[in-house]
Amino acid sequence: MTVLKIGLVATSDRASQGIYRDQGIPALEDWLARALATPYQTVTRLIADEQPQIEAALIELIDAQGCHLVLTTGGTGPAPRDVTPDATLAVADRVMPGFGEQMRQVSLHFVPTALLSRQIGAIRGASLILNLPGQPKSIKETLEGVKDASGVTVVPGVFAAVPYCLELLGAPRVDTHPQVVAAFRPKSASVPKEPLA
Ligand SMILES: Nc1ncnc2c1ncn2[C@@H]1O[C@H](COP(=O)(O)OP(=O)(O)OP(=O)(O)O)[C@@H](O)[C@H]1O
Ligand SMILES: Nc1nc2c(c(=O)[nH]1)N[C@H]1C(S)=C(S)[C@@H](COP(=O)(O)O)O[C@H]1N2
Repeated sequence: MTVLKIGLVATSDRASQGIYRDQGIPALEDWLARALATPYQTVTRLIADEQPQIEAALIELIDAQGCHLVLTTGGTGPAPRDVTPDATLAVADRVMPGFGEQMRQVSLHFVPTALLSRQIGAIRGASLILNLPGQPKSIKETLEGVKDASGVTVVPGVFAAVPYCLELLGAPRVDTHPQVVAAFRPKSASVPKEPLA
């Protein structure tokens, strides 16, 4: 049985030079451990904000390592060295605009500067790439969404749509813990397809 493989990429000049400790990959690992109910493996990369290096990492994770999903963190803003969305676009076959739109929508509930993120979702081959902002707290915020004081989801995070998206791309089935994030699948998705007469 194929196990879901997830690439985790932190792009940070200072963390990659050891000026501060990388918190991006640990935050991604922690969130996935809380959210996913089905088995998965991760492959991690910590790199500088250099477009050729980011492109090479994305290509390697998808084409050589076989990652079904790649989550990046960092480098999505307007500063000259923020180039993660540009690297993602350069290696992508198709853009999935809804992911960027929804992440900015969710993030506006946390920070007014949410609209400064150029984060995108894109497909390379049969793999999904999602850019998350660099602030480690934004990983939970964008993936999980906005909840009220009693834990009820008010604005869904983008991960609610990831399992069905991955399924449409031919990846293994992903189940989530609904108290963290409830994966949504259209009812028609669970109806077995009738063979054509
Ligand atoms: N991998 C990381 N680990 C810990 N904190 C991070 C990381 N990446 C980003 N941050 C924090 O989030 C902020 C915004 O992230 P952004 O990607 O814009 O980084 P930056 O300001 O260009 O700096 P750098 O690339 O040196 O991390 C950073 O200034 C830093 O405080
Ligand atoms: N959920 C969430 N989204 C967020 C933020 C945040 O703290 N939480 N920070 C914003 C800020 S301040 C910036 S500049 C942009 C780009 O951030 P990046 O360059 O760290 O990727 O993301 C925005 N999106």
